[in-house]
Amino acid sequence: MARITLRQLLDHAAEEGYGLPAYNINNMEQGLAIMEAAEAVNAPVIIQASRGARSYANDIILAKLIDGLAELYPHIPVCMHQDHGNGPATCATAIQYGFTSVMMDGSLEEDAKTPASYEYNVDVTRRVTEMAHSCGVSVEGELGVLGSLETGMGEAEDGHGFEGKLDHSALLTDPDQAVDFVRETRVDALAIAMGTSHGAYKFSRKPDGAVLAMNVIEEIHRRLPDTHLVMHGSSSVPQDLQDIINQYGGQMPQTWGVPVEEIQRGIKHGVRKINIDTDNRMAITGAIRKVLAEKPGEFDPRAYLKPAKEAMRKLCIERYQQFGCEGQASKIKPLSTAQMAKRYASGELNPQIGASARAA
Ligand SMILES: O=C(CO)COP(=O)(O)O
Ligand SMILES: O=C[C@H](O)COP(=O)(O)O
Ligand SMILES: [Zn+2]
Ligand SMILES: [Zn+2]
Repeated sequence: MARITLRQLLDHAAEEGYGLPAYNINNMEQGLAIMEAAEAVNAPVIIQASRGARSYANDIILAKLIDGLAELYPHIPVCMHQDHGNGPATCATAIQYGFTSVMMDGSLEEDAKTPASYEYNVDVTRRVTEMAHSCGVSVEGELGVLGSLETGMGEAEDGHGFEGKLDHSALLTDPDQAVDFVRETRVDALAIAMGTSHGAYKFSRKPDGAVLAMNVIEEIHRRLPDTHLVMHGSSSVPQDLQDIINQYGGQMPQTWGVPVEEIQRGIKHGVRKINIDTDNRMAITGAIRKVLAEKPGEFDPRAYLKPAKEAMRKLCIERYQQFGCEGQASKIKPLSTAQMAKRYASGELNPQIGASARAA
């Protein structure tokens, strides 16, 4: 079975200059779609589960589903990642269930709503990295709060994120603070805030630099060239998927996501993990709506879940290709978490923060 840690995957992506989409999972069809896509283009896999996904699918079912997927595709390295962990307990139980990577999202307090102080974020994230690294498991931290630079609003949409309004300074990661944060917490990957938000309604027009601050990524990468950066809320919300949903009875107001070319620009500046859930949700929903609209007499779930899986597979393949993952899976020899634990203990994986951070 080819489980792999996030750290090993992202180190490889940095060496080879590509980025990895991290797809959210809630059920078997999504898991199969991701693995079939990865197999088609020989891409390594990051599957992530939110707290909502873990309670929806049940931890035991989810853990065995991932085992099954890894067994079906033994030559595809699979990283199982906790998305938006809200505290040490969430991260610890994820590790118990075999996750090889956890996100400690200390940008918000444990309620996953209240913006946290910097001190709280450093303290809770550091505690999680100490615990996870001793198990050989990777940690993603987050600095800055995700939300819209157009409106200042957070994202009640998917139940994770602040509700209400924040000013720009809270919605943009501070590059100086990023250097301090990585040094203090020793995270393997850093999620940053620069105008993306979760869900479909990110921008009211095609985003420009005023609302999608890619320059923040470039600035952080200049100071932390060895730190793997993570873009959350990075669905592109493709027009054709909006159109299919609306053509078959949906009512999604016109909206814009993160253009793929902006993500590709990010990949040139240290972005190694790109979180995508909404695009897959839309691909699935469009396909299901189409079947049910065209065949109103249909009642076998397989009749709409199969096209749904196929639509998600197609989208996953596209992103693997666009982010440069094609052909990378077979180049990687996964290390076990026990081997990774030894590497952490030896200090060889400590953040490299050098002259560029001080000079910037
Ligand atoms: O960031 C995400 C999960 O952590 C997903 O973002 P999207 O809602 O843009 O797909
Ligand atoms: O965090 C964002 C992902 O889209 C997961 O969403 P969720 O919390 O509704 O499962
Ligand atoms: Zn969320
Ligand atoms: Zn996210």
